[in-house]
Amino acid sequence: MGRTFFVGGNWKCNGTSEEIKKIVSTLNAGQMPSQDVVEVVVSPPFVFLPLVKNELRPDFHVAAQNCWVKKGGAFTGEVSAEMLVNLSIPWVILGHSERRALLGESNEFVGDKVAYALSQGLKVIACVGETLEQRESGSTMDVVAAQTKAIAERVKDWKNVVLAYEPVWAIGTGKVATPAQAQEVHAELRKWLQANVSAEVAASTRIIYGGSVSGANCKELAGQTDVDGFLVGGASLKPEFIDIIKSAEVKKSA
Ligand SMILES: O=C(CO)COP(=O)(O)O
Repeated sequence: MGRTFFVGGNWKCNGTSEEIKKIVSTLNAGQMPSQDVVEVVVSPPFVFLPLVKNELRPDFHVAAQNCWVKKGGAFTGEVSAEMLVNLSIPWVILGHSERRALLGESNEFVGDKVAYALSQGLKVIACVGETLEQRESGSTMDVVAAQTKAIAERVKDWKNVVLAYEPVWAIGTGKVATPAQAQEVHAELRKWLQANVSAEVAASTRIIYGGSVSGANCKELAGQTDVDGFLVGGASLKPEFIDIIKSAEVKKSA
């Protein structure tokens, strides 16, 4: 089953409106592979979503970086899935490790968020990944399986889910996972989906890698069988994001 290469740009809590406009115009001018080769989604902070949605080329899509766990209402400071749908924002990133670690989002809470967002018609980039301590103690697979299980227990239809494997030790550190390390976890995650969800979901779900992806390391990572794309942080704010998008060509010619 074909898994279209997926490249997400997570802009995190960065940018002024001037800087955001500049990034968008760089992307708009980029020569990119067609949509059947690569799906591109960029994720600005909430306040810039309308601006980016209006100015970004139509073959690229936008994602929010979070949304509330259930229907909106008296939840000060939150943004609901319904609001994103109302603004025609198609995607949302959920369970990013920065939110898990800094804001205390548990596996269950992330699972609930994924289920609610999907129920409202959003597509979800769901993030999993182990810390350095967990990797060094040999519990990487247990950690990412438990994170994925909390999602799988709440989600029936995986059609609108992209799973992002983002080892915490590789995020913003310049310490990218080796292609072999990424491939190993991606293959294990696919096996987990096969055993615990279905063979069909395992074959069709995109598992993307995030953590210090750059223009320099993307091609080798993209060449791995079970790496179906990237979730890019720092480099997605720079023109090299275009080179990362182009690494989808590696897959096409594989
Ligand atoms: O957290 C990430 C994407 O969600 C990765 O961030 P960096 O690419 O800056 O390491």
